[in-house]
Amino acid sequence: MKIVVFGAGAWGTAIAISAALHPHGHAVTLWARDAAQMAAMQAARENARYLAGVPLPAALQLAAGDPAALLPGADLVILGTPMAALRGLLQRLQDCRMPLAWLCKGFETVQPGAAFGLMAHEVHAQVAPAVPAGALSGPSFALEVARGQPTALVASSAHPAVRQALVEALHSPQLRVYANDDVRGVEVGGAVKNVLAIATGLCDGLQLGLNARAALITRGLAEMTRLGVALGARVETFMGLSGLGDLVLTATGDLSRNRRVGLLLAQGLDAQQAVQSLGHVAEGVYCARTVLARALHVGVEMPLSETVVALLDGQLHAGAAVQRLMARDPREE
Ligand SMILES: NC(=O)c1ccc[n+]([C@@H]2O[C@H](COP(=O)([O-])OP(=O)(O)OC[C@H]3O[C@@H](n4cnc5c(N)ncnc54)[C@H](O)[C@@H]3O)[C@@H](O)[C@H]2O)c1
Ligand SMILES: O=P(O)(O)OC[C@H](O)CO
Repeated sequence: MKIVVFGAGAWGTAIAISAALHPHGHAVTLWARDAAQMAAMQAARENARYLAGVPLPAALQLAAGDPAALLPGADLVILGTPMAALRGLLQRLQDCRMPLAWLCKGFETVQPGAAFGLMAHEVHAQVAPAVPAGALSGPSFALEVARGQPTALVASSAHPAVRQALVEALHSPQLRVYANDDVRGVEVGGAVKNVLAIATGLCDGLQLGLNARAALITRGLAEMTRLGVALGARVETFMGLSGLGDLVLTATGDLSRNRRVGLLLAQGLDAQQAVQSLGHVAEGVYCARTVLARALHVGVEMPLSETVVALLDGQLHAGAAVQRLMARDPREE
């Protein structure tokens, strides 16, 4: 297959490496918006800024410039940029008629005139509905995928051809790719787990213990599922890789940027300082407010996400956030 990956951050680069090393011998091109970054990667054959220490396979092509120029002849297009860049990139690629998948996990911030922020598939329906598209998600730290460590992903789309293209492109002895058609469920899971990982990072940073962390993960899964079902997703999706699987990974794995934000908040940094010290995107910080607004819109209670928003907005300090959660009224599980 001929595969083009747009976005040369950690995850776009890891997926491009994985596809380039695939036993079927795909022809893979990785694109970055920054020509200087691409030139540096070309010279070093490494993405030193986002994925240091992992060599780029010799067969992986690097490109910059007009993204639409890379479309002719492609069999699969993968968008590896953060959520904030999705709308702009889809607009530039709206003539694409081959399968396309985004890797971003989040909700878009509210656009001017809109009542609430959108999920990726809703942005796609607005700006590029003729492009057959979907999401690639699941529990996956870029560094582990780039190193070829075993990982399982979910290829989610309403279009069988998109699911099939992702499986053909990426399923390998190192990477299992499961097909799924509940895009809403997959995208709610991918966005909300980032918000919850901030909460578990905080909990661990404050050394509240393993009981507290297990409680946060379990109650977090319940609130993620409530929101998803209210938005039209299937309950069982939240028990799978893109729900429980990604929540457990991100909430407990120290490679998670969102979890690290929580750890930094526990040290007394504010949200802006925490994000600056990371140097990578932490989608939970950007989408927590949107997730909460969307939940309010459909009448779903999300006390953990609400507490994370109050923390990020500086309305609560770390200790008070814990007290607020413990002070909730008793209820049925
Ligand atoms: N890193 C991971 O382990 C991982 C795993 C699964 C999913 N994701 C998701 O993938 C998405 C990207 O994450 P990442 O880890 O690669 O981020 P990153 O911080 O490593 O890199 C972000 C990349 O996007 C580029 N970018 C930013 N705005 C852009 C724009 N407007 N147009 C084009 N490029 C732009 C940056 O230059 C950079 O190359 C996020 O939504 C993240 O949640 C990441
Ligand atoms: O580093 P994070 O917190 O963005 O998480 C990365 C992936 O989404 C884990 O599946």
